Amino acid sequence: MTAPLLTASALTVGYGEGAVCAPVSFAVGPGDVLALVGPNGSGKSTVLRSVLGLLEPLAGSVELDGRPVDERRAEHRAAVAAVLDDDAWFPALTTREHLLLTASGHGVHEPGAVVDDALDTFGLDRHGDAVPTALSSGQRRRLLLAAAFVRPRRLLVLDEPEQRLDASLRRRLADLLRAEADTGRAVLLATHDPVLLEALDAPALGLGDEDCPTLTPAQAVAFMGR
Ligand SMILES: Nc1ncnc2c1ncn2[C@@H]1O[C@H](COP(=O)(O)OP(=O)(O)OP(=O)(O)O)[C@@H](O)[C@H]1O
Repeated sequence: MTAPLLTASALTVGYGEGAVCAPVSFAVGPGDVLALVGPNGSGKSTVLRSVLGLLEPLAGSVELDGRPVDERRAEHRAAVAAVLDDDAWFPALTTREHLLLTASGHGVHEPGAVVDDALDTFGLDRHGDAVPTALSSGQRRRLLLAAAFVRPRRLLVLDEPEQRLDASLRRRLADLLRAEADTGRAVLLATHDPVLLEALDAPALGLGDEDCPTLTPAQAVAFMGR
């Protein structure tokens, strides 16, 4: 069995005044996709923030390669690509410049070719010279996703990647995430999209107050509809 890349054990998360959901335990290894599902406010983003080392757990642990996560470590930054809820970009850089900066900063060989590929994949090829304020909100979301795909990564963490994407890219998202897993990467995502979940055919963790069950894809879709 392949050693897990990311392991959460009785991970309890919150913002200082008690947990936002029951403790979660899971492991994600190379080739795995795991979805976090649950209603608004059930704790998906909070779990992802703790997994990324951005929020100290209230209890339990989360480890990357067997060591407590620490986003300041170079090994962590080299391994983990994440797209959260926040819109973060440099206002004076074009789409292409953003992606080149990200790829080059992470030491990608021939970043120009990688960036061209990502612009094409995310339907931004006609917007390579636009600054973020000249993009639509969905195009800016595409830019943030593309930035995760132009850098080296062993674990991809996405918070509701379907947000603001049109139907066409939503459909392609499942293929992109499956391809991640097929190339030996791990994917952890939070989602509200049953279509994406079904297309991914991946297990899920249902976040709740009492417990957080591991769900099959079909159970996860039912859980989302509760
Ligand atoms: N910065 C914060 N400080 C205090 N409480 C917060 C903070 N961010 C979120 N919360 C609270 O934590 C709980 C879980 O929020 P979280 O964003 O993790 O939920 P979620 O499952 O991602 O929701 P959604 O589906 O709406 O994105 C909510 O009750 C929310 O009000």
